[in-house]
Amino acid sequence: MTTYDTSHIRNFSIVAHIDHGKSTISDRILELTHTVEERDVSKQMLDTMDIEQERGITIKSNAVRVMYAADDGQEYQFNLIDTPGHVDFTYEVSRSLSACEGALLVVDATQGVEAQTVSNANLAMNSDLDIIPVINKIDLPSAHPEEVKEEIEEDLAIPADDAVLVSGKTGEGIHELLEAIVYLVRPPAGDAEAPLKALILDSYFDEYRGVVATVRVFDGVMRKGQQLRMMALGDTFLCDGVGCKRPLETPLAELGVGEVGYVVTGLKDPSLVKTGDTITLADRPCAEACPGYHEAKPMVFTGLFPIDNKQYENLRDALEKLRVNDPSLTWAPETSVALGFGFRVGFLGLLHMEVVKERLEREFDLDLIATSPSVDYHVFRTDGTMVDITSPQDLPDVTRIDHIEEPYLKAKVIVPPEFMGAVMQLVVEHRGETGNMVYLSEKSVEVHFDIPLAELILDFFDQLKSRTRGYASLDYEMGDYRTSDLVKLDIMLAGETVDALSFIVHRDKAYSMARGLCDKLKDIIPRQQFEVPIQGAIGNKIISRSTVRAVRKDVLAKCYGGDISRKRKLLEKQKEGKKRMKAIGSVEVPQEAFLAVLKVDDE
Ligand SMILES: Nc1nc2c(ncn2[C@@H]2O[C@H](COP(=O)(O)OP(=O)(O)OP(=O)(O)O)[C@@H](O)[C@H]2O)c(=O)[nH]1
Repeated sequence: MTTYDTSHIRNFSIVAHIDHGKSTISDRILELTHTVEERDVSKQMLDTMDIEQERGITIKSNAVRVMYAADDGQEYQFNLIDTPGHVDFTYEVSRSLSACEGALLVVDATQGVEAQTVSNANLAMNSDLDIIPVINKIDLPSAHPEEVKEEIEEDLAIPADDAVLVSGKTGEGIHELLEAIVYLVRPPAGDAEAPLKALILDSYFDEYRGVVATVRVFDGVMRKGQQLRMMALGDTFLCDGVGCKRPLETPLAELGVGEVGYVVTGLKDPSLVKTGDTITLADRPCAEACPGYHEAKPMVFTGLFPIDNKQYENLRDALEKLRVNDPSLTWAPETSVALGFGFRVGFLGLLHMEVVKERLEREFDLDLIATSPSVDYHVFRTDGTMVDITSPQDLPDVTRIDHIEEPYLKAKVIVPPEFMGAVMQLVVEHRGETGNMVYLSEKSVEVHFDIPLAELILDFFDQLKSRTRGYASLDYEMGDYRTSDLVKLDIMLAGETVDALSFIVHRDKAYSMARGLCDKLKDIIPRQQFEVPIQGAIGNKIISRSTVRAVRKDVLAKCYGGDISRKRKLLEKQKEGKKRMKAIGSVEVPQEAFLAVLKVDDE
């Protein structure tokens, strides 16, 4: 019987504002501990998804085990959990943190404390973690680590005397950081003799092995051959093996108390494995499940339609597969006259939506059209009943609507005082109501406000960033539902209403939005053989109009010399252009038309 001593285990996350250098520091840690050899550290080992590597952002959390031979002569097991930085993925951060005792809070020495530094530090403090401030990029001439230390103490109320100064680029200070982890992060507690209690942090589907779940063992031990049970969902399965990532999957005899690793469940149905659920022994369950996570609630909904309707079933399969490691994804079938069969999909935010769409297109080889994003409205009908709608097409006829309520957020922005005016103006322009203002220090003030979610998902975030030169940090939670004077704006192309272009807007903004959208669409929709009027309408009333003028599409006429290869090139170019188009009636409409509403400047 093995006795478990957890004193050599350290479980920690690395949290930071976007681009402050988490992934680079993780790579250096892997390198310095010889988890991977230097030549194998392909740029950013932990960002494994294509999109992550291309965009240089971390989307999914990732847990890697590292063995560290410390200066005290002992060998320590570090479980390092990389986390995403963008506000859309906050739920991933809190999920990772619940498996840790410590957090490295990385702050860029040239930028100082920023939006997500604040919110991630708060998440780490709420989870009662040992926090080590890490000031990165000290190799840069513009680094000012002493001021950054002061900011950490003033803005975050975290002591910064022990802050470790590092450069992820040159590797300077990484050794000191590894030592600091040994001394400043406490080892995990837990009862090795108690029945197994393991929290599911994440999972993915493998064709051969079924669902493979990343887990943190809080009590007991997990090994191959055990009969296990999912506590919330109730299903049992035979444990088909355990192991850890280094960073490739490495099988182990067992996962002991305090350890992080993976378990092969053999389950072929992804819906039986839920992130946040607790795994225990089937015949000797633990008394209480781990406190789960609060469910990530989708905030933004959009229609996703295959350009080729034959891909509908493939789209459904792809969504099923993605949900395994992205449990926040929800969907329901949707039909559009213009676009055919598709799904109404719920997302945590716009970046989440973009990432999912891109993954569907790349990993599953689908060509998709996304319609403009919407929120979840409560529509009260004249007969006294209420319906939830997330798609403008489902809005009942106006004569049957008594009133509509929309979701509001309770939001707060932290900015330097000189930007306070700009923030308040932005809030008012987006139908928000400002509330309290609290001075946190001389250099930062917290502005509270309530704002309709629908306004936030359009362009609020980008505008906030540009109007405060990137200094503002935004944080929000769901508030209440409030009655608003909302109308459905329809768009007609060549006299036909295109249902997939409709959206719900506040009456006061309907005219400027309609005008802006008609102008935008005029630029996006290519000239056709005939004239295409574009009209915006509320009910039967036309409120704006523009026209795409006709063109004679004889592109070959330009090739006087009869150069055949040039002709062929032109024809191919035309064909390529067509692939990304959808024929709506007789009009060819490119993909971006359906998201044009995001780009309309309605001021
Ligand atoms: N000069 C310098 N550049 C650094 C250092 N650390 C990271 N960088 C650069 O900063 C940029 C962002 O680094 P990442 O490691 O991708 O940042 P991240 O925090 O993981 O970003 P997300 O995953 O998007 O949240 C990259 O271009 C890095 O090359 C450093 O110590 N010095």
